[in-house]
Amino acid sequence: MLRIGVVGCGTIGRGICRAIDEGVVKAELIAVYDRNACDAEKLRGQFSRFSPEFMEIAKMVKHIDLLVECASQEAVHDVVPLALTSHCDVLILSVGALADEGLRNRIEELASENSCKVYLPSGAIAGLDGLKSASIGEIHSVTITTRKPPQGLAGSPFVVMNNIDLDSISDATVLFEGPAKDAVKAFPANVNVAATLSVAGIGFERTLVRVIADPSVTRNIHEITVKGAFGEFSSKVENVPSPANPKTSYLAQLSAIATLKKISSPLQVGT
Ligand SMILES: NC(=O)C1=CN([C@@H]2O[C@H](COP(=O)(O)OP(=O)(O)OC[C@H]3O[C@@H](n4cnc5c(N)ncnc54)[C@H](O)[C@@H]3O)[C@@H](O)[C@H]2O)C=CC1
Ligand SMILES: O=C([O-])CC(=O)C(=O)O
Repeated sequence: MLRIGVVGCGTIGRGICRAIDEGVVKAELIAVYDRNACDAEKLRGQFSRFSPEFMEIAKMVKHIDLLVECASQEAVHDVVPLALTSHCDVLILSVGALADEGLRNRIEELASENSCKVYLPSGAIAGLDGLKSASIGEIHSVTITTRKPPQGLAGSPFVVMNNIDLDSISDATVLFEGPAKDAVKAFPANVNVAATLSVAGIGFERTLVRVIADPSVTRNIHEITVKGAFGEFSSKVENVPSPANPKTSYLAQLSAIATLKKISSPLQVGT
């Protein structure tokens, strides 16, 4: 059975661990790690089938087949190359880290040299299947508009560096418009989905991102438009935010669980 280690015991990490423990994903939960050891310790006691050990990454990678990163972009730099070098597959949630071309190339090279897979779940968006098919032909444009309640954008480098008072926003306000490579640095905990779109489609320079703070919404809304030789499509997801972390949509967690389910199942459905 697939042996999994989870790095990041926050909103998504907890959901993934629960899904493994409940048998939704046919795998063994071997180890967990969080830089906040208290969060990891609290989580460890919550399972009925598994008793994952709290393990530093260097030890974890010796005991698992697949490392799940659901921590932060910084963690991708620290743990993913190490996991691949140790012949572990990886599933990455903090996909924005891959805007760093050096890191992206290194991850691809290490995965290839060590015969490992790197999985990027769809996250809180719909339409990656269509984009992947369409990108076999010519793509003209990919845009994503992300609309969140202002407090869902709190703490992002863009908001902090520009001294934006989110409480004073009374109408929908476009805070950012630009390429995905800049968007994922400006809003590292909000637009990882734009990074996943970039990897699946036309890259971080050409994928365009608009971030709107909108006090009239209670959901995290992602609208995607893709145009190309195939024609065009749009998708819109109105996501329920996770109660524990309003920046993160519930669908993001479900998407990671669905990817793990696919990995651990003989049946593969969809593009
Ligand atoms: N790909 C996608 O579509 C989506 C990606 N995300 C990203 O997934 C990641 C997890 O999201 P949530 O669970 O909502 O976040 P969270 O903030 O609830 O939990 C993150 C946990 O990771 C830990 N952590 C952070 N950096 C770490 C490091 N360097 N080493 C070890 N532990 C570390 C924190 O202490 C925290 O317990 C975030 O980076 C988030 O931005 C979130 C939503 C959608
Ligand atoms: O969960 C969401 O709505 C999307 C998100 O935070 C991200 O992609 O980083």
